[in-house]
Amino acid sequence: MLYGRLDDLREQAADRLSEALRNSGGTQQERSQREGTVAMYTEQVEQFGAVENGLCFGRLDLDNGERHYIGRIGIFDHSGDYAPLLMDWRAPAARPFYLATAAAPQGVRCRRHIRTRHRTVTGLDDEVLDLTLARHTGREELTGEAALFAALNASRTGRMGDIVETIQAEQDRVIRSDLAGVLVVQGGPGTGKTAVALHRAAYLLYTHRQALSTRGVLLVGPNETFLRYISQVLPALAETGVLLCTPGDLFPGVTARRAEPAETAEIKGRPEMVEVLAAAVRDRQRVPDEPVEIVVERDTLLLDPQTCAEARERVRRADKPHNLARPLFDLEIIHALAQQVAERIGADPLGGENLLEEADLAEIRRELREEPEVLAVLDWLWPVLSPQQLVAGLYASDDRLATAAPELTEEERQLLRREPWGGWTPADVPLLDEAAELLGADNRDGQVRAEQLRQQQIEYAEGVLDIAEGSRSIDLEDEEEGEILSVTDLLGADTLADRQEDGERLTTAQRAAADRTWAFGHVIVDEAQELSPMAWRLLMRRSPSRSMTLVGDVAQTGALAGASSWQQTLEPYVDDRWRLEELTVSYRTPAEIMAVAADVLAEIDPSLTPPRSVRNTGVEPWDLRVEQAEFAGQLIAAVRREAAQVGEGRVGVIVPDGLVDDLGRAVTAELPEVAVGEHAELTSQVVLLTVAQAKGLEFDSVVVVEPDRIVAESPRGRNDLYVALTRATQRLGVLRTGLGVRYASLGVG
Ligand SMILES: Nc1ncnc2c1ncn2[C@@H]1O[C@H](COP(=O)(O)OP(=O)(O)OP(=O)(O)O)[C@@H](O)[C@H]1O
Repeated sequence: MLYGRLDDLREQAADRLSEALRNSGGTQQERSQREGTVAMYTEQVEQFGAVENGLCFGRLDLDNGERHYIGRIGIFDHSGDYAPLLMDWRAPAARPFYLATAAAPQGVRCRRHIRTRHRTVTGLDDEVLDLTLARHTGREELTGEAALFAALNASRTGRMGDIVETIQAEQDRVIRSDLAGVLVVQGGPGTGKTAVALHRAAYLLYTHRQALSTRGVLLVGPNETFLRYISQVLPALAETGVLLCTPGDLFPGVTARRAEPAETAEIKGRPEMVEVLAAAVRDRQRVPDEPVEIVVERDTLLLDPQTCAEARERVRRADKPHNLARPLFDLEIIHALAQQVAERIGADPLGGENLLEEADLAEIRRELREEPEVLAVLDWLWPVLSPQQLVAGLYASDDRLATAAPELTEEERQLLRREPWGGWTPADVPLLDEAAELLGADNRDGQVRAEQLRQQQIEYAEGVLDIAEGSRSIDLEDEEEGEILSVTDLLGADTLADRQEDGERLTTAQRAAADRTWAFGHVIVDEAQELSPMAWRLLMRRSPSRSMTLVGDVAQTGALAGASSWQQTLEPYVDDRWRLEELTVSYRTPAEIMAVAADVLAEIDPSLTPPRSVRNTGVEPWDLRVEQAEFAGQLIAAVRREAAQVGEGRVGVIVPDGLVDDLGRAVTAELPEVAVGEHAELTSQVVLLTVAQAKGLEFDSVVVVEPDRIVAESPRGRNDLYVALTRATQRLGVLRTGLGVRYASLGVG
């Protein structure tokens, strides 16, 4: 019955989408309305497709005899009195499904978890919320224990799934926390921070649709691999209006993927870079050492350093961004040059007042303003700059670096030194953003942006056409070929993109992605501990309302410029007006593995406590020491063993940065199916990656290679090892050469 309704709804939305796409012409307003309709039905068709699996997963039997079915979306009975057939998990009335316990049943008599495969029910778990009947398991704080353990013990697929069926009470509190203000979610590895952040996005969009649909939600994750890992969670939650970005994507027009030493990134992340950039801008506002000669119509005018210095001083006092102040500087210099011309041609031979009138002077100024020589000098004295020109120009010159960053040591300046080609790094992005603030709007990149927008429109249009095509009724596909024209026969992506050339008709996420000054309705940051002070400045600009959810773990900070305290990080922006929620239970990491990680955590900071594991697997981690000469062979053997152990599941091999190329080559020579490299496909059965790439991910089995080297590679190496050791859901192994650091729980030392 529910799936019947879902089919009806999907068919209806697809028909309306096709109809809207077939129409063309009309007034600007009609076209605009039509594009709005297309966007709405596109989203609906996507949503109805995304909730197909596990549409209904729960039932609440209430004390008053009512019965509610809980599912991924809300569905009403259109044939009768619009009675609710399925309640959206985000609706307030669905909340007892996640919170009710035998001790506090909230009017619930029985909670049922329903497992389905495709459209068939494959299992039911009933929990009777009655203290006298309840089994005492010692884990009474868990809701839907059987369903939860089934989810946790399932093989990993390389893509994160949603947890709507088994959200736990402490997670539910975070997901449904108020929209306003800054919420920090601190939790150890595997406590569900990422899952909670994504479900919170879905919840907020559902609950505050009006407020958020126009401003959008920004979700920042640590890298592209991670974004791919989580990419299916939101569509499966029937929410598509969230912009997913890495910190390297936050400056429109730039995709920062270049690598650089951690020490360089650390310098770029320091708050002192604000002053360095401001000084770099001032450095581009020149005063010549000698008078500058300007030849205008065979006449030579002289611009002396003092005139330039005074003009610069007056313009600086106006306190405008550099590019916006340029017209003021032009006025000053042109005025001075016009005075010179006037003195020459308007001087009274009898020594009286200048013979030129104000109108003559105005004409002289107008002519000077069009003189190429004058323009060239103005461009040299006060050049209009793009953020890219300013930052690249700074890195490319020892002199500019020395002038702008006298507080840095020579060695630190050399770390910043770089030729102006080869692309941007993620740590450059906040500097570009800061530069854009200091410089003010420069529309010369408008063309680039227009082209990017058009590209996005084409991609969007292709998506719409795919959806329209994919949702064509089966009956239609059975008709004889050629007899029925589909929307895609009538309309190409190019034409559809042309129809929405006006920015008004882009989706909120697309418009936000192209606009540096966009103010998001809510900003969510995952692995927030990794962001530098400069990156926080950028994000705070994107969130003037300070409605934010920041999830992370200060014990896992790998970046040298990253956070070690939330208070310190947030103080400059919200003082102490932020709220903290802590997640304390690790759903990913079994107790046997957490014991190993706990030793490393104690070395990071003895006052930190690891999260409590929700389960044991009975499988102890292994620790193998081998000779250097046989290392690669032993690693390959270990990978084979682990792959056989996990069957359908996934194996992650986490290696030190310095070994990733060599070991990647050695392993793939024997096992070509192993995925390696920056864009390693996570759905492969075995993936070999560095700690930075593994951040936020998980595998059924993990082999950590040369832990001592991981520790030695960075001042935050212990944090990195902690991250590496906590990626496994079932099995952990450590392979090393030396004796090195020993951990009691590995049975060594
Ligand atoms: N309530 C839940 N029901 C089922 N699975 C859950 C639940 N909470 C968390 N998980 C699972 O536990 C695993 C860890 O979750 P997640 O990646 O969100 O943790 P995390 O806190 O972000 O970890 P890390 O800090 O290590 O990146 C995921 O597979 C997630 O689906």
